[in-house]
Amino acid sequence: MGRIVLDGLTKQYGDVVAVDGIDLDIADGEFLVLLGPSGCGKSTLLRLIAGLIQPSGGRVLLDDEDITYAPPARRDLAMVFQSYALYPHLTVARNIGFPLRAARMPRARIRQRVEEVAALLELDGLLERRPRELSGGQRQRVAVGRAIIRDPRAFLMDEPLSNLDAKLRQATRAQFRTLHETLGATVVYVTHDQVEALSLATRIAMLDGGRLEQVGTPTEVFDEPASVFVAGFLGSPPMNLLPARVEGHDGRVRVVAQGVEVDLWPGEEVESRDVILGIRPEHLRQTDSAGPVGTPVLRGEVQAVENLGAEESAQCTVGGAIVQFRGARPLGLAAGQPVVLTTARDHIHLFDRSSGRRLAWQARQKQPTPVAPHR
Ligand SMILES: Nc1ncnc2c1ncn2[C@@H]1O[C@H](COP(=O)(O)OP(=O)(O)OP(=O)(O)O)[C@@H](O)[C@H]1O
Repeated sequence: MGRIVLDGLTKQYGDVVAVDGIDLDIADGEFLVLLGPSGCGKSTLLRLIAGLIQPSGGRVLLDDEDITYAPPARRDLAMVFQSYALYPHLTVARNIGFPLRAARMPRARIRQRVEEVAALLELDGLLERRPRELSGGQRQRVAVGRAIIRDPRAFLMDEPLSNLDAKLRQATRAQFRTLHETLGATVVYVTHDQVEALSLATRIAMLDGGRLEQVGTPTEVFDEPASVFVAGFLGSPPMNLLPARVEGHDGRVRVVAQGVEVDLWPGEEVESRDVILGIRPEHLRQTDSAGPVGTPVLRGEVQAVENLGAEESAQCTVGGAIVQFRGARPLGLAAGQPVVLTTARDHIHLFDRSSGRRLAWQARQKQPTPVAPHR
């Protein structure tokens, strides 16, 4: 078992609230990724769970046992660091077997466990080498092996791939995924890399300023971002976010801004409100006409076109805002050219301008209403 419950967990450093009243229930076997920009509190939160620092308030429960003030060694959690933290003078076998030697397990049994773990991580041929004789990826696997061999209730990983080059990152990511499926263990994983988060997580917890912005599956967080912050963090390039207004006139409720007209539904009965209109760059396409009633339209001018290999990305101005538009190469656009863009109504996101929170509108077809925040 390895269920971890965080209850109002808080960590303050003087005036800085690094972790601000986090409530989170991490189920046994979950791969939970803590995602957010630098300084949002990810590492502090992980270190609180590990017991490397003590909270200013709140509790940490492991399988219903309060471990808030238990020393790290008593928590039955294994931590994997970005820096690997291997013993340079010990062989791979002795590095992996270290926790079992510390626990005074019989030598033959340690050897057997080391061999099992090494086979799982494809390190079998490297057991007599020292860390300096290994590649970065192999060193990281040794660090993971040393964590696995303890058979802990959960793994805590702090940016474990960030010292690897892009190709190795991708390969190691795939190995981590397989490993999680094989072991079925709980993993809490810190990263600021959205690709890692989207590809590895069973759930993503998005942090901003020490608070949880959204917790959900990768699909939920990407397809229905709970706030402007989440929408602007995920995606490459991230979601276009344009200041606009919801208004009803001429028998239609629309989202309008300079150069923008997006039909929501027939009728005029709506309370006008300031919103942020969100559309992902990959959901825009060119059109040469306004199309049938209800087709969203963004009229602008191309500023620059960037070659991305298989695709191109065009930066356009729409009213006073910048809109990124991505599609298969060639887009057939050049700087200075007028452009009309459209999207499917399903791809329209609305956020309240003052709170930044998502507004639900598709399901209700009436007043856009705020989506309840995480807590
Ligand atoms: N020991 C400390 N003393 C004072 N402030 C700290 C300390 N550790 C962290 N902080 C502050 O707490 C906040 C959260 O830091 P934390 O390292 O958890 O962020 P992070 O999301 O892991 O960032 P990064 O991705 O850059 O590692 C930051 O404002 C940081 O400056």
